[in-house]
Amino acid sequence: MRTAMAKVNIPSFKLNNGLEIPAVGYGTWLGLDEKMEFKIQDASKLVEALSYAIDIGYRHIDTAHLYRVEPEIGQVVKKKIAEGVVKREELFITTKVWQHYHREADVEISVRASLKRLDMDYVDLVLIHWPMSISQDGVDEKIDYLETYRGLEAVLKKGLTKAIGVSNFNLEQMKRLLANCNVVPATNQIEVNLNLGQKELVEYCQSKGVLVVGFTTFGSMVPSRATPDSPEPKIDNLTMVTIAKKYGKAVTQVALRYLYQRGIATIPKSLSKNRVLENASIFDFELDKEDIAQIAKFDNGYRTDIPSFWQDYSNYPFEKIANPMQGIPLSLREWKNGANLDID
Ligand SMILES: NC(=O)C1=CN([C@@H]2O[C@H](COP(=O)(O)OP(=O)(O)OC[C@H]3O[C@@H](n4cnc5c(N)ncnc54)[C@H](OP(=O)(O)O)[C@@H]3O)[C@@H](O)[C@H]2O)C=CC1
Ligand SMILES: O=C1CO[C@H](CO)[C@@H](O)[C@@H]1O
Repeated sequence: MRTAMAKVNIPSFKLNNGLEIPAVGYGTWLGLDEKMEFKIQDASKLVEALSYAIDIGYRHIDTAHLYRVEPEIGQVVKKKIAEGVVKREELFITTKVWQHYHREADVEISVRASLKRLDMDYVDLVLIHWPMSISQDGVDEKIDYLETYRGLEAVLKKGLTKAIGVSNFNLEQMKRLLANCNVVPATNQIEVNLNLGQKELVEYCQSKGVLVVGFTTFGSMVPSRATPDSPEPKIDNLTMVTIAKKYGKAVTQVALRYLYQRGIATIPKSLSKNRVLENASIFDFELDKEDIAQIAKFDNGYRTDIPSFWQDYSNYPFEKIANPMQGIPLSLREWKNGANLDID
């Protein structure tokens, strides 16, 4: 007898243009290997895990030119549509414009190239990946992100995407953008997790109708990211384990649920089917006030994803650190040089 496939029912948040975005989506950054090369060898695992994610009910796929997996995503989506599992209009596809394509006219070139790789007529959301603009050979191009955003507004007008937004913008950058744009960004995609609560930025975005989408939402909690120096909570943290047990959930599910209750959409990445299922199974319990207060105490401003090798570039959004290479995992140290991206 065949066992029925698990299904998850993922609710949505409403964007400021009326579109709905699932509260949990599927992240597709595969990371870098020890040689600082993109882990493209994992693309077949991604195909399998993403196919499963769509089968069980994921509808938001978060990707980027940078991730080099748009062709694989396009293939999976095409197959799932052909199998009758999903219709294109039921999916929400996000991609991002990389730093080499920040001139107004280059934005459309970048988006059209993403569409070609994805084999789609439109995406649902395009983001400026980072506020800095950097040439292929690593030069700080100093292009104002307001120019890049005008490029996105043009792309929206042409129907290549249904919504536009930004990523990794800090509070001042959001304020300046909102004071100078014609279309309010639908989202700001930022790192947010139990250590990095981003209270002020999240509240500002939410007060202006900009949905916060959180990335690296497990922070350094998961074994693959934890280092001896990274702060609590790790996955075996007693407070978190006690809270998780109370709801019959995993610590990682509590972390995602906490963000959901803050009105933040998430895009956890996993290549393991069990974890893909687990990460979306967070809508059948509610954290109470006491637990929320306990969890909030872990917010200490610790950032997991610090590309400090860019910290001297114009519009770098985070605080500079004294030794830019300190604390950067080996696999990220040379990432800056490995990030060069051609259009094809
Ligand atoms: N806009 C931006 O600049 C950025 C955007 N992103 C986007 O956000 C997505 C998510 O962020 P990411 O940095 O990948 O980090 P996540 O916080 O999603 O963590 C991913 C890691 O956690 C592991 N993991 C996933 N689920 C579980 C679980 N339930 N229990 C234990 N371990 C788990 C994964 O391993 P395994 O695969 O083995 O399960 C993987 O190593 C990215 O894939 C990307 O789409 C990410 C960074 C920056
Ligand atoms: O999107 C991304 C994927 O992860 C990288 C490293 O953690 C980020 O810096 C990048 O912006």
